[in-house]
Amino acid sequence: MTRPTTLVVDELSKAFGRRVLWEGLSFTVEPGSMVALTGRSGSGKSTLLNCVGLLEPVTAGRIVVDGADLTRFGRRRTRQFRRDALGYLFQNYALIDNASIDENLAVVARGRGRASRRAAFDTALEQVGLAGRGGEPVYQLSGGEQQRVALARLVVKAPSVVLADEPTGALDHDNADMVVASLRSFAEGGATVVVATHSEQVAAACDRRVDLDGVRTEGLTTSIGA
Ligand SMILES: Nc1ncnc2c1ncn2[C@@H]1O[C@H](COP(=O)(O)OP(=O)(O)OP(=O)(O)O)[C@@H](O)[C@H]1O
Repeated sequence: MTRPTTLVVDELSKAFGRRVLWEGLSFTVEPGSMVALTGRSGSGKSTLLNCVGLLEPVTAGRIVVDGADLTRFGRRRTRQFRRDALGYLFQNYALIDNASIDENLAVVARGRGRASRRAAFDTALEQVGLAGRGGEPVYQLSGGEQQRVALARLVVKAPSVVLADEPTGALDHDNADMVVASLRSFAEGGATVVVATHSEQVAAACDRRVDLDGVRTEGLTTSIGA
């Protein structure tokens, strides 16, 4: 069970130079909730995920996770947050291509005993439809299979904040359903889940939407609860 986690985005603004993506964006994601970030291409969905994942600085505002403002974290707390709390499903999967599936899962399973690791890997691979394939090198897998390895890695990590960037992009309908079900099971375990997506299937499966189109000085305030 993941520690129940609340995410608050408070009056957040982001600009690249003079180009303002959004201003005064505020919303709260309660533990157990799944939120879809929607909006046209270029509206800043990936950028918002990158801000929450501490890969991109914000221009103004706060991002508060369980009472701590991430935007004020120094290097040590940033590293800890990424290592202990954050699960990020990137569009490019961020796998080690020339390593096996199991070796990729091992990256997030440091400190666990061999038997406990194996059990966790087997459960995760079963969940994503890759049972028994842990020894295969990642570079031999299809795009959709690689996406499912990235998901299995999150299942092993069991993060309390899950960020997913277009997580069903390379998948057929059944596998997209599997990804949505996995994201839902993170939420049911107490995590907050934020998914950037163009997919109506994915957005409809979330509890709420935050639409980034037209979030400007007039702001947007919404509360997203379980
Ligand atoms: N490091 C950067 N420097 C300057 N501009 C950037 C940078 N990163 C992103 N942008 C710009 O910010 C805008 C938002 O990009 P972002 O990828 O967040 O949009 P998105 O809503 O996720 O788009 P898509 O739906 O196409 O994936 C784009 O116009 C992009 O070119």
